[in-house]
Amino acid sequence: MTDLEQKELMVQLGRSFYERGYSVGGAGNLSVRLDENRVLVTPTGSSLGRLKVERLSVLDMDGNVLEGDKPSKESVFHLEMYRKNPKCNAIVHLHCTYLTALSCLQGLDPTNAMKAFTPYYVMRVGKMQVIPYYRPGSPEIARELSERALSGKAFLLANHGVVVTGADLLDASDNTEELEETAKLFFTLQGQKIRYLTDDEVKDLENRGK
Ligand SMILES: O=C(O)[C@@H](O)C(=O)COP(=O)(O)O
Ligand SMILES: [Zn+2]
Repeated sequence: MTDLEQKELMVQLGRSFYERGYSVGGAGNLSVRLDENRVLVTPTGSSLGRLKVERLSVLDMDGNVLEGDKPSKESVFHLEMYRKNPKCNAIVHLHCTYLTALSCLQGLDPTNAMKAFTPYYVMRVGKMQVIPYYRPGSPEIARELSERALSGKAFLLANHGVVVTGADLLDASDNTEELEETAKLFFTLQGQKIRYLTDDEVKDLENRGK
């Protein structure tokens, strides 16, 4: 894809997230690798519903701004994940309602915030590790995500939101939507006896891949 096509896709996905209630106000940020030296990221403070192609930020891998407005304050963790994992080509960070509600619960399993009860959760993301709470934009979030960048596709930031990676922007968006839907089911099922997938059922799905 050309830079312009990536920018247009980012604007379109941001608007779609916003219109469907996945993001509100200025919360959340998106990024995609343009090539091995450059990353496209949403500007800080911008509403995902009102992104403009010409204002999107282009950064080099050291965080220098090459084009556009001042980048997201979370661009430090985005860049860190790209540096660490060559297979990560796009990142979605949202404060979507159900995943953020989940991120506020006490006693989450740090290795996997949601035990699997549907196959698609396993097929798309597998597990969702929990990053302890840090102030948004802090270097500690980047450090924690960097340490885990090779060991998962989805990370819950405690009391904050979710970070999801993908092979491209569409893949990262689809992974995020699947996760949010799973979290919605999780809360819908509260008070009911959930039949979780067994370890063998999870392994079978992991072995088959997507
Ligand atoms: O929660 C926050 O403040 C950030 O993580 C966020 O979601 C929006 O920050 P910017 O991308 O700098 O607007
Ligand atoms: Zn945030």
